[in-house]
Amino acid sequence: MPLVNIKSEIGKLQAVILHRPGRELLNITPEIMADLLFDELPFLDEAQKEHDNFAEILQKQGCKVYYLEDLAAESITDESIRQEFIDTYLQEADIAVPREMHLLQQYLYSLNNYDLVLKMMEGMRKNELPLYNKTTLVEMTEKRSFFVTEPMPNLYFTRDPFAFVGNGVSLNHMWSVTRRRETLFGRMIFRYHPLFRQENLPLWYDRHDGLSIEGGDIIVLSDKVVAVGVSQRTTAKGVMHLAHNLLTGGSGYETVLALTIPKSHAFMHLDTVFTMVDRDLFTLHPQVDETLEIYALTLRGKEIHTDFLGNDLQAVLKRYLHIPAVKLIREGKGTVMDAIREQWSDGYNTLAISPGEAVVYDRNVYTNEELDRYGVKLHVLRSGELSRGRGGPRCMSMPLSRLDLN
Ligand SMILES: NC(=[NH2+])NCCC[C@H](N)C(=O)O
Repeated sequence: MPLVNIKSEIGKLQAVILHRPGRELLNITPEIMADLLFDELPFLDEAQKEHDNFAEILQKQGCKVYYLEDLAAESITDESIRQEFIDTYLQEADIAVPREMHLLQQYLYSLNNYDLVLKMMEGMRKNELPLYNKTTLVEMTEKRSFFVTEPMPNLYFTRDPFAFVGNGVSLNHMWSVTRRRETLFGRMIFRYHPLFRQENLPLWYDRHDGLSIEGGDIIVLSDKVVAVGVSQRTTAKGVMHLAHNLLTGGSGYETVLALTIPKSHAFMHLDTVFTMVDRDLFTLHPQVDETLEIYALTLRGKEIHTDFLGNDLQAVLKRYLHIPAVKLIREGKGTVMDAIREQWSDGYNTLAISPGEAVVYDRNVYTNEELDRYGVKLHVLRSGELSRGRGGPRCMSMPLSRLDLN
């Protein structure tokens, strides 16, 4: 089987990319928290324990776990790659003072490959930089700015910066400034890592392409159909570009379904309100009805053709997945209010590890009861700290390979 093989959301999970939350979480401060897309400050030690537990659950099911930080460090196989990595990182690091840039560059060059990658992820505080002192007006007046370059605390949501579809990858252009730099790690890995170098992975999107698109919006429904959210994070233009590359690029995909969802922080990506759990079973948050419109993008001749399909998702899924009936988990036996509370902590963000078997957070009691009632085998993850970053098991994983469904 090829290294990259994602032709569904539910085929038995064979290999996945995770990132163990690191010291970047210690660089979130109340002042910059909103810009970093966090609502609270997580407790790192506990977040790491919960995350290790997540990795263990996957490994016990026979899934190979790759860590983003290891892959990125292993991609640096010679000095010119190391230079390219550091240079690109510095160009994108938004450093105001040239001298700071120079000191950071020297510091990064002194690190081994693994520490280099971790440091890039973690961000650099001014007081950590050897020889740092304040000499310019910017440095003297910005008393409360602690960083030479800011951290990337959302990296543990590996779902978003890139997304494997079929035998290729969408290397995304992210919506927020804070997350846009994350895709550099993907770029280095897909170009230079010994595992990927030979593969010549087709790129269905590139990090500097047009408008934003994020992996949380990309749901691989089958080997012919991909659903993509038009959301806070993913623009309609981004979907059109991805659709063009997928449908004309020999991916084997025939239809991209575009689903409009509310543009809000709570609903940032399609996978916060809609996931696939089994061949005929999906979660779907009730509030999605307020904005849902479904469009099908297909190829006619050389042009992408767009059809409006209405807003009956059940009917659309039946038709495109060729199944007689579709069950939707909409809310637990609590009220809609409980569904809203649990959606905020990613109750709907299930990660299927094989058909009818999913990883979920422990805190979403009502949603989990409902999944259980539908016969889903649940692997329940402690979620006190991980959930503070506003992402669940699906967001925290990027499947690299799944067994094909028969
Ligand atoms: N696929 C997802 N739903 N990812 C959740 C990402 C959460 C992250 N704090 C962000 O706002 O980007």
